[in-house]
Amino acid sequence: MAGTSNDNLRNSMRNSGWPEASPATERMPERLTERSGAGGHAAGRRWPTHVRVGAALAAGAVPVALGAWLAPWWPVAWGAQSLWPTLAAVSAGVTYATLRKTLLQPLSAVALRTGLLADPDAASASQSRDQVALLGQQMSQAHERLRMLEGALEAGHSELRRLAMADQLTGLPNRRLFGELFDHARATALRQRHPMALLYIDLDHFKQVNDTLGHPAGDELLLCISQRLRDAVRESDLLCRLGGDEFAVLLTPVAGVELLAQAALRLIHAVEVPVPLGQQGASASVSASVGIACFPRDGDTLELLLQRADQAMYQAKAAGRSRFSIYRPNTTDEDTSTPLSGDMRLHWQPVIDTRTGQAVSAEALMRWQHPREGLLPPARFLGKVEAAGDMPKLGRQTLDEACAQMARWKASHHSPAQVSVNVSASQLRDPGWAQALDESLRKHGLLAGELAVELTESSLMEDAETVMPQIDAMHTLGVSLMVDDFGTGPMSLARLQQLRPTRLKIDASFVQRLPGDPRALAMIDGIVRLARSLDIGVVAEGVETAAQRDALHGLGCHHQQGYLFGAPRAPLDEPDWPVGPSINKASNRPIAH
Ligand SMILES: Nc1nc2c(ncn2[C@@H]2O[C@H](COP(=O)(O)OP(=O)(O)OP(=O)(O)O)[C@@H](O)[C@H]2O)c(=O)[nH]1
Repeated sequence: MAGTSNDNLRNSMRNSGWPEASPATERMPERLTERSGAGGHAAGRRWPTHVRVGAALAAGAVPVALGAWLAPWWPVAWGAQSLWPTLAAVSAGVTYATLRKTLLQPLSAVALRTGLLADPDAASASQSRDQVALLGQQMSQAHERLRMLEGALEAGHSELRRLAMADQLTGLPNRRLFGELFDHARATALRQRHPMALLYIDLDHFKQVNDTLGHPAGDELLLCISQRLRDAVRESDLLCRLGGDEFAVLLTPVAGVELLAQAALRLIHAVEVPVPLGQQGASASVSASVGIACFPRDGDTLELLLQRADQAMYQAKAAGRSRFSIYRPNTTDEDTSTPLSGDMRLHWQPVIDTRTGQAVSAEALMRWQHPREGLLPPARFLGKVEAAGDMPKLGRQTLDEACAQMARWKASHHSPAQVSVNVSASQLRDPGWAQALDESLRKHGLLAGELAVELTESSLMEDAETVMPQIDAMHTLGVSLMVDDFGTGPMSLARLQQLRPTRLKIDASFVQRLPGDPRALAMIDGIVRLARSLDIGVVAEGVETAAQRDALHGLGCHHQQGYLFGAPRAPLDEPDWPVGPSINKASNRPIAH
């Protein structure tokens, strides 16, 4: 009988969903039922087992639990016997109060409830047991419901958190989550000592999409572009929508500026593919401008990096959009140094004939070794030189150094067929410019055909009365004329004919869209055909991938320049690019003297 009561109690505890009993609680009912022998017959009446168990718990658990609770104190108490009664009394009081609240009251409630259920006059013992089991089941169900409610609450909570952290339209992390993710990435970058790059992406003229096709179409386009951006970055990179038509990518880690440029171009190309909209076969195209700031060089916090990448993005927009720009700190106003008082040097970048793999010419690019900021490209200092009116002087200095380098290469039999120098509109305003050209060629013993001058479309369109006589003088000397950044300026075909350039340099912004953009392909195809019909050579600049090279080659543009073939670099006595036949020979044009 005692065994059955114990089993019932254990079963109902188990059924109730309470934790499996510990050895101590397992033992407790046995002790309790032993003691319940007298108590169970109180008032000459034998109570049902569960009532006796409840009462026994109330009566008998106290000394047992008290003994267990006080066990650790015995040695201390024996050591100070005079304190023992006080200690025991206090301990007993505390223990009883605790047990009463946590164990006895709930158990008494169960006992009372089971007692009521098991009316001894009406129900048999087995009915009582069934009712106890039912009560246990109900408690278990209530417990299960509570657990489900807790689960639902937790799920709701995390959904709320996700919604607060995600962009509603695209599901991408929003700026807030991006901030948290950035903190983790930053900690890893510092620990592993690797740099990161933040790319700020802003769609170009996105407002027009909303204005012409409607806001829902704009949303559809944003959603599609967000997916493309996600596909264009690695798993380890972080992408977020900053808001509106602005996104940010954190590239981590970044292995060099070339890979950084490739990543930026991949994102730009991903945006440019036309987006199908709606059911009617309509589509829309947008481009993106990207600004880049690097961690830790340009900033240590997300705010600073975003601010600087944003600045760079505006530079990309100002330079014609659909391109990327890397943040460069501005020189401070107090900085009074100029390139003429500093160290000016030339770096060289080859133009390759893709049919032979050999360099046919090399372009001289100015670099200024700034006393504090290191080696700076022309965009960082030419404005200052122009403002100071020093451009003619710097131009002559550059021209002379380019001719000197070509002479050195010729002497060591490692020269390309031609070198080119960039000339600005203000240099053309220098009345002594054509004479300076002639003097440099003579001084270094060069043939006129070994030198080319690169002028942008916009410089050539300035003030025809000043420009044309200089160009004519140059032609008379036999120096080649190249039109730089062709396709981006205002030059008319009439002016093109008048200028009689030797070559057109197709602007990098067209090349960067290859091979995926059919409009860029069509544009380059048109330029190549036009140039060929006018007997003008063509060079593509900004070639960075093999796919771009092959697409250009397929269009008949074989002279190419870009990081794929070599970055601008300081001159070597024996350049490591393979030197081939004369560019004029390759394009079947005689060298003029
Ligand atoms: N469809 C849609 N449009 C949005 C959303 N959020 C912002 N815009 C619009 O996006 C446009 C962003 O325009 P801007 O970046 O200022 O200008 P833009 O036309 O892209 O011009 P540039 O950035 O100078 O090239 C604004 O017209 C906003 O109203 C959006 O969630 N959905």
